[in-house]
Amino acid sequence: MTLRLYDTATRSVRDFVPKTPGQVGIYLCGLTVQSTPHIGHLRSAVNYDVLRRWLLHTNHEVTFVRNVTDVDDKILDKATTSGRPYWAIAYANKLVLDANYRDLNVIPPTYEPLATGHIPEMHELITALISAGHAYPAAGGNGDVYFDVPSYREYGQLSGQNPDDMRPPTDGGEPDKRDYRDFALWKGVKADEPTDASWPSPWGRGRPGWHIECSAMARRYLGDEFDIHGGGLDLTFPHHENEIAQSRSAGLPFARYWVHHALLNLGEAKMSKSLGNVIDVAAVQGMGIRLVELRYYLGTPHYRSRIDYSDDALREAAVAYRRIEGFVQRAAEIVGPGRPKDVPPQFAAAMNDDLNTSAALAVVHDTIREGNTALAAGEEAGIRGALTAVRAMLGVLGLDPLDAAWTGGITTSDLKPVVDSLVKLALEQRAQARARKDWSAADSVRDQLKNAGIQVEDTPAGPRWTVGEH
Ligand SMILES: Nc1ncnc2c1ncn2[C@@H]1O[C@H](COP(=O)(O)OP(=O)(O)OP(=O)(O)O)[C@@H](O)[C@H]1O
Ligand SMILES: [Zn+2]
Repeated sequence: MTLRLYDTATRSVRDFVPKTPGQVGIYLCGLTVQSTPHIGHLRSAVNYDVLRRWLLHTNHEVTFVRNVTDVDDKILDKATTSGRPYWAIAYANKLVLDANYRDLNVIPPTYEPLATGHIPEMHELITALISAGHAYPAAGGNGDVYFDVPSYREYGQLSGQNPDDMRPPTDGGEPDKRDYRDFALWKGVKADEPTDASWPSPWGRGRPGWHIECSAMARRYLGDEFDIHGGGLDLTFPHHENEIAQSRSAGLPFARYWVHHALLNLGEAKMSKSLGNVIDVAAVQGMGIRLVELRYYLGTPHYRSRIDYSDDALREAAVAYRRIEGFVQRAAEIVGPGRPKDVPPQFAAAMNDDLNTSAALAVVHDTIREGNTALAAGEEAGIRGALTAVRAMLGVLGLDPLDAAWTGGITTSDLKPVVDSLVKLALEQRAQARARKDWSAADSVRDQLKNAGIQVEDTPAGPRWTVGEH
């Protein structure tokens, strides 16, 4: 059974066949760190993390590259208005981004290139494009270099646009361009821009255009041809169209599959720093939602379905996750955490079907139903089977409640014997207090346990404790 993925370039679901069997190279457009991330950006990270985890689960070696754009117009505007260096702004935002990725259990990329660390690779590509007649330095001598769009006949194919239908800008456009569709590969430094944000080049001091960064960094880490290029649907045009035009015109085959995830909207529009309609991780935590629950909310709808953000839907997702978590914890208390390995075939079929996470989640729920029946009947083999299958499936989704990422490295089963003996001690004191008819001391022990979040239930086999309200 092979993975099938929707490829934007062919507008069809295709069998995914990696260039080298068993090895997959992926490039994902990362953030421009002009400000701290919002949960739309994190959807991108989580969707791609699920693809990566599924490839890993199905025994592929994955080289995963996600860049950071650490210099651009918006970062420079912030530098100018705040009086801080552009790199201080970029780095501070990147630190928050790193923490968010970690908090959402996103596996770190194999490589995470910064645009400013790859200027020579960009120069090499631009030089090749100029020699091949696909790019030209601006006639005005301002240091800009443009890609010559009409020179690339396939322009528009990825996004399904006819270049002839692209209208010229009404404000007259930029006079140095030969064609209004041309875009900048290199931007000559301007008088009012911070001087530390420009690099020497054969065309004068300047900085890279956004599109050339990704073509150069993908090539540096994944080679001239690689398997999957991704990003949000919003990047299809112009960013990815331009990346293809640059790389193909330089004679590189470039990406074999284009996988785009849908956006997370707030109100009528894409959640966006520029529009200001943003919610970040701190705001979500302020609502009493845990990060694992946020990941469930972002990662379980199909990656090609738009998410229309609402507080209620986020809260519902949290409740749904708590139910799943409750089963895992109850089952693990009885049979131990087990060793999650194989996923049920129906789950695999759903994931292979263009990562159909909602169908995959239905298999998680079915398995929990069976597990609950086994719990009610006290059938340990049934409990164990359901638990390991559920944990394996949740692991693929990055949502296993017993994963050290969510337990802070300490699992319930690690703590159980410790808490067991402490609770036992407290219950002995309660029994002794009762024996000497000291009711207030007995009640006090019970209340203190309750305040510590420990619920005690008297069962024929003796008292059983559970932590929390789940
Ligand atoms: N609301 C969103 N929902 C899903 N993905 C998003 C959203 N906003 C940005 N992304 C994705 O995050 C990645 C990094 O985006 P980038 O830094 O270019 O953001 P952006 O589009 O400039 O965001 P903003 O408009 O908030 O400034 C891209 O793959 C982009 O498609
Ligand atoms: Zn990119």
